[in-house]
Amino acid sequence: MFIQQLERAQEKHQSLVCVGLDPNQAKIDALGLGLLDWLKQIVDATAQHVCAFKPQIAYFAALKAEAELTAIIAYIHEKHPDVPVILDAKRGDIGSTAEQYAREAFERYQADAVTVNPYMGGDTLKPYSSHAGKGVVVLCKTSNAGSGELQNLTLADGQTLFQKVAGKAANDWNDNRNLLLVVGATYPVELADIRQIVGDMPLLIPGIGAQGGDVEKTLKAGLRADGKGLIISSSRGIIYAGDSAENCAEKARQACVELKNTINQYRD
Ligand SMILES: O=c1ccn([C@@H]2O[C@H](COP(=O)(O)O)[C@@H](O)[C@H]2O)c(=O)[nH]1
Repeated sequence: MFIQQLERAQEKHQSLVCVGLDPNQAKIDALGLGLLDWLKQIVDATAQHVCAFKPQIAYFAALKAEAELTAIIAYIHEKHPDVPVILDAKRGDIGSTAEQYAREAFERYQADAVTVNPYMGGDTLKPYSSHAGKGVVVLCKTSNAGSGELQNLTLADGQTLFQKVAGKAANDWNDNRNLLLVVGATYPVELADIRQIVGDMPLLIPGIGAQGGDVEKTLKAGLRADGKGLIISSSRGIIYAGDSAENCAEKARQACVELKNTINQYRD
């Protein structure tokens, strides 16, 4: 089960950090490294300090690097089997097509969890959540500046759209107890609200690092009483901390450890 695997990794590595794998060809070329070599170096340098890895599929697809995506997920499973992989794909479509997206994530890429868009309704989430051992991470309140344009709209019953998504995820869509939510670190007030609505449900939190989310506010708003319940993701702030083939892995490790330690200050 993804959520148990995640919490075991959080316990073992004493970390809520998730490293996002968002390969940018120009930056990797500047290091003089091949894509898969660079990915392996970043993974090996940070694996002991994370609770998950999160490759973003668009970065790989844009580079026609699906083979490297397959290879790095297989590599993580082989070399770091205690660290689950969340495929950030943000898929959403009618059920019959969603079944194919679920097969893509869980069978083709062997991801442990996938991000999905709930905009088309609960029936479109079932093809993912019916894979009972896998995690389904539903967009709720995203980190981008324009997220409020739709997600903060007030509905006829007085709830905002993101509150409605949180309530449905907690109460209506979670038959297999394998749903999680995405909530941006850039919105700590909304994060506290969502935590009240969903109880103990784990939350994936992008927006720390390059997007400027505040660690202390995030932890105060979203941490569970047991010191878990959050997966705090950073991509650019960690994977591009270095600037040469020689230092990129060590600098990524240092940035990852620094984030882990900063987070852990607020978990005691
Ligand atoms: O609301 C969201 C949902 C997903 N993301 C993804 O997370 C990373 C963020 O990268 P950083 O370099 O740490 O800013 C990226 O893959 C996004 O697609 C998000 O940012 N916000």
